[in-house]
Amino acid sequence: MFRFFENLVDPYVAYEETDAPPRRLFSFLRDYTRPFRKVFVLAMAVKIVTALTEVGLLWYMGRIVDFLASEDPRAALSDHWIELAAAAVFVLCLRPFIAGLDVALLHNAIVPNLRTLVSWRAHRHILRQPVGWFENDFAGRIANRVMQTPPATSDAAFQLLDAMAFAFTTFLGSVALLSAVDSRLMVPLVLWFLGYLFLLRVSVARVAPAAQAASGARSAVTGRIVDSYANIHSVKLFAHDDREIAYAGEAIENARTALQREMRIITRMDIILTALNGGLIVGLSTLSIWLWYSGAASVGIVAVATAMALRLNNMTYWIMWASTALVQALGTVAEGMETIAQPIGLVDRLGARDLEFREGLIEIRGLRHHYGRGSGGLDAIDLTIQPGEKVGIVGRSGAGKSTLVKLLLRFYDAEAGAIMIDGQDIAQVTQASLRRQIGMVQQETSLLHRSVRDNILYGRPDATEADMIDAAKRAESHDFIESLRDPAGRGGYGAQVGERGVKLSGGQRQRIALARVILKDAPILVLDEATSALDSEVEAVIQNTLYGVMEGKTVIAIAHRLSTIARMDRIVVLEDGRVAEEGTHTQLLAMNGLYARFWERQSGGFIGLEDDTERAAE
Ligand SMILES: Nc1ncnc2c1ncn2[C@@H]1O[C@H](COP(=O)(O)OP(=O)(O)OP(=O)(O)O)[C@@H](O)[C@H]1O
Repeated sequence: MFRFFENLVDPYVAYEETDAPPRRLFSFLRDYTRPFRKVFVLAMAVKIVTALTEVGLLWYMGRIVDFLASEDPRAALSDHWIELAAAAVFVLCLRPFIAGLDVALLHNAIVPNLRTLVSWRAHRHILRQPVGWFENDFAGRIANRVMQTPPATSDAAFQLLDAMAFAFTTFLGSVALLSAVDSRLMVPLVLWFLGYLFLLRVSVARVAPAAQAASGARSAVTGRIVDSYANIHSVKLFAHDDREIAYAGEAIENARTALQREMRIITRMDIILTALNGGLIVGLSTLSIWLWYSGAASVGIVAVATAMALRLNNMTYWIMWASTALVQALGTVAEGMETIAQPIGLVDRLGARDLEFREGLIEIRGLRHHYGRGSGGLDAIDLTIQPGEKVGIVGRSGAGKSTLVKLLLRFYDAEAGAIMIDGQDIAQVTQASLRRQIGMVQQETSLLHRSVRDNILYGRPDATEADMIDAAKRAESHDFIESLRDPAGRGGYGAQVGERGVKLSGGQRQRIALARVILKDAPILVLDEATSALDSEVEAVIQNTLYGVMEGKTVIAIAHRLSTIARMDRIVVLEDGRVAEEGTHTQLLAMNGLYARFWERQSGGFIGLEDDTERAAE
């Protein structure tokens, strides 16, 4: 039976992905809940029937009181035993059936599927954001918003369909019931309802921003805490546990203050509501007793009116709680939308075609990128890299080497200028096709918390086991992989590497990353300090492998250790985001410029700190 309800909506149903999701709360919700429309209508209809059933029971209670009071006991029972039995059957069988349908629609069809749909779509949307977008926020905060928006969306739908629909129908039913007896009974009910609506309106208007602020403060807490955990090595290295605690403590305190503000509004609301309900109980009971006293109403009516006042009284707390929960949920969704509903920062152009790789000619024209700051980054770079050419890039720290590579990969759109591959502007082709043609090994290699096999296969998921092992062997990693064993007893290629590869040495991580790129076998190769984590013995072996891997490819290799790029066809020296010198190793030495100075300072070492010190003194 549950399966039927659980399968009423498919949360993974195909949908049109948009680059710019609606930025207004209700349009956003309408968009996400579109597949649920029919189920929502059904749930609403069943809820109305449920509420009417409850009002009907109240009415029937009044009827019982009336015939018990007006007839002698024997006659009352013999006259009414059939309807009493029917009422009993209704309460025992039909009412549980309707209530069952009601909760099954809400709990089994809507809540789990709506949560799943929102998580699924939100995560898909976020993953399409460019690298720069992630660099501008805490990973923890992004994750928190992706995690708290789905339950908040389903809570909002639940409260709307559950409490709101029920309350509204009950109120209308009560008005209808009392007006049928005596229209004067409607007066306290309508007055109370108007007061209640006013209170709800005022409270909701106050709770909404408070709830959004509280939710934002919670996300900030997660952001800070996750940042500490993610950088636990630095925290411990500098023995800054206390600072980190204080840093998180500040956000935790902000969250407390925000929650206190929200809770004060709720407490105030509760107190006013109790007073308002008191007015309803006293008003309705007094009026019905007066009507009975003046002969206009029966004892049954007094019983119904009083029971109704008590029932509405109980219900209002629930409704107030539900409306607060609804508003809190909407506040959380609104806060989540600050992340989830952001337009995709870097999209494929309309009608973009796949990059057609021919020979690997890279032309960089007037390339400028300052990360939106007006300075730093790259400044007017012109560079042509011939097909199959191997180019080394050197320069001081901050000269713009990594920026150049990030722009080549289109992690950012350049602020000015263009990069062409085989005559095609990379801004005009699809990002996926561009990145398929580029293999990259980075200085800071982070591996996924999966098995070694999965990490290497990331380069080419459809590769065979033999190809994968071959790539590992070429990257000098087969032997150490064979000896790996994780805490769960999985060994070799099946061993889990730990989050970001922390259970491996830096050199081992770099070799696995290299194997991944060897397996990918893309025609353009980017090496960003690809061997920086290796000891000199392994590096010598890997360098030979790398020269083999570079065969027939266009290569851009960034290095601080000049010995690793001295054999390149050409070396480009970057300085302050511009090309300062270029030529072969020998030509550059003969020029006696920047490169020659770097080389002189390096006895097999790095571009030294002294350069920066010297420069600062200039
Ligand atoms: N995401 C970013 N947002 C803003 N500025 C950035 C960003 N990344 C780099 N920069 C700035 O751009 C300039 C060039 O940085 P880049 O990382 O390209 O230098 P680099 O030559 O690769 O340095 P290194 O050798 O230290 O890796 C620096 O001034 C840096 O502060």
